[in-house]
Amino acid sequence: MKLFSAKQIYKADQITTKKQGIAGEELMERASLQLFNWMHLRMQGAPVKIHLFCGIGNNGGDGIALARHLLEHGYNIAVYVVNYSEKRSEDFLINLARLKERKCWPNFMNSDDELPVIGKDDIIVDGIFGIGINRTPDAWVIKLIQHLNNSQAFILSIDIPSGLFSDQSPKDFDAIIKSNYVLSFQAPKLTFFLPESGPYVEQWEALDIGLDVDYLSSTETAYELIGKNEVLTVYRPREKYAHKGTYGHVLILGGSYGKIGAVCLSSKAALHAGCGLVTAYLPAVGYSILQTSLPEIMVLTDKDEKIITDITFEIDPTIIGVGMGMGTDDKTIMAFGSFLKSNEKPLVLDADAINILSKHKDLLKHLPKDTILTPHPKELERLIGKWKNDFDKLNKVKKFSDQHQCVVVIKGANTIVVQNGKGYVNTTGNPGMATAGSGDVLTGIISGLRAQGYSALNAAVFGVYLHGKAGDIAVEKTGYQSMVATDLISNLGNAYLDLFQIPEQPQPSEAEPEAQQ
Ligand SMILES: NC(=O)C1=CN([C@@H]2O[C@H](COP(=O)(O)OP(=O)(O)OC[C@H]3O[C@@H](n4cnc5c(N)ncnc54)[C@H](OP(=O)(O)O)[C@@H]3O)[C@@H](O)[C@H]2O)[C@@H](O)CC1
Ligand SMILES: [K+]
Repeated sequence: MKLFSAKQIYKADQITTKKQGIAGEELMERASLQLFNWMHLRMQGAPVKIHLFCGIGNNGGDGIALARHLLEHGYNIAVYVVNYSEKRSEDFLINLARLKERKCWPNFMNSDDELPVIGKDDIIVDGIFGIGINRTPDAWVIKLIQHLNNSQAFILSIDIPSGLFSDQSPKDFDAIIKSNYVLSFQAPKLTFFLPESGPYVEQWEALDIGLDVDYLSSTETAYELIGKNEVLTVYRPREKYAHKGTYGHVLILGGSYGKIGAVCLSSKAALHAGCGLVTAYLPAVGYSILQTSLPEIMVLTDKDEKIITDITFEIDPTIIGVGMGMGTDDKTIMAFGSFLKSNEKPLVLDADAINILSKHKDLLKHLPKDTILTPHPKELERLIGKWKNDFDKLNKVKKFSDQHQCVVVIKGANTIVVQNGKGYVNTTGNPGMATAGSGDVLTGIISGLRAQGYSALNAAVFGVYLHGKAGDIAVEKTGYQSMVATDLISNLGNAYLDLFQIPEQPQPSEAEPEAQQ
């Protein structure tokens, strides 16, 4: 799913009204009917108090129009106009007049001395600011926002939690609505998926308001949201007459004394991701461990007992995954450096391979094109330097990936894969996956996919998706706390099977009323 910028949404808005020959307020009417239908379907006329806080722009206009629909269906509403500016939008004013015609008089709020009482079982509709916010709100508006956040009432945000900027980081985190549910027009916003702003969106749903399909489908976005539909388009089915050579040979290179487990996890994950053969290359101490615990995997050892000191081998792998548990001993750094200078195979680099590159930036020029790097936040910081905020981080990563022609996997709650100036935001995964070895499993999966012929970008995007999905399936049995990295590998098969399970469609019952346009 494309993640449009605010600028692109405004453009879509313009093109839609022009092509469909409708006025802006008609689009607002569509939007507010979608909001109303969503609420009405769930509330079925329940007499819960609904407080609608509406700004003076189009986000507020949506809220005012929604208030009219709720009023006409007998809901118990209170409407507040958060009067932070005299520059009211035209469509806001049209809808305000329509509400007044129905004898509903909003409370106009101009300062914080009139904060309304809100019960914890009430519902708040947040239509204060939408994607048009462009500066930090006034102090009294921030106080109101905090008052709403502290109310314990359920907060439903229109389009975006008020105070969040769709394409940049907020400056004042006290000035953001902490939303329980966001109904976002046409598509969610990138900011919903970033570590700083994501916590303000507990759940979201996109509402189709009929923006021009040609514009939406032909417009390139800087970010895309990756779910099942997107990965199904890259999935490569198995061929009947294939043999294990068809699916490639992964070499997993890493490990050190006490960290042989990292290589075990990556190697096993690569095999479960579907590659034909896996060889592990590790210090001699790991030989028996690997051979005993993973009989399917071949083993090559360094001449050193405890660390990697020399990376030379006679096999011909399809792809090499390097760095898990490898350490950064001087001898290992030397070995990795000379390996990079002579290597021509595609690479997936993780952990200490990234740490070594961060300390020896001169080695970056030896990375083959389309190398995949999978740093966690600290490794990323060592590689690209500190960032000011999430958007700054994304820009820095894009620059790094362009400069070194590589794919960067920014690991996090919503892992983002970056290549060629574009970001792919993953939607699977859960907090149970923040556990030892989870990253080693990811590197193994991506390596296993790359070996099977997936492009670097597709291997990274699909690998991240499968890894998260395996975690989502595993958590049903383990719970968050007890999930361990091997649970991810055990559920990789289920993650593949899930790709072809058709989700149950909700059956609309006859009792479900829908407002008509
Ligand atoms: N195509 C779609 O998707 C559709 C979108 N629709 C809806 O429109 C919403 C966007 O509406 P919007 O452009 O009117 O902006 P909104 O967020 O209401 O802000 C209002 C104004 O406030 C101002 N302002 C900014 N920051 C400020 C601050 N800190 N303190 C004080 N003032 C501040 C700023 O004006 P300025 O003062 O800068 O001139 C701004 O213009 C969108 O989120 C969705 O809900 C639907 O109606 C249907 C179709
Ligand atoms: K809002």
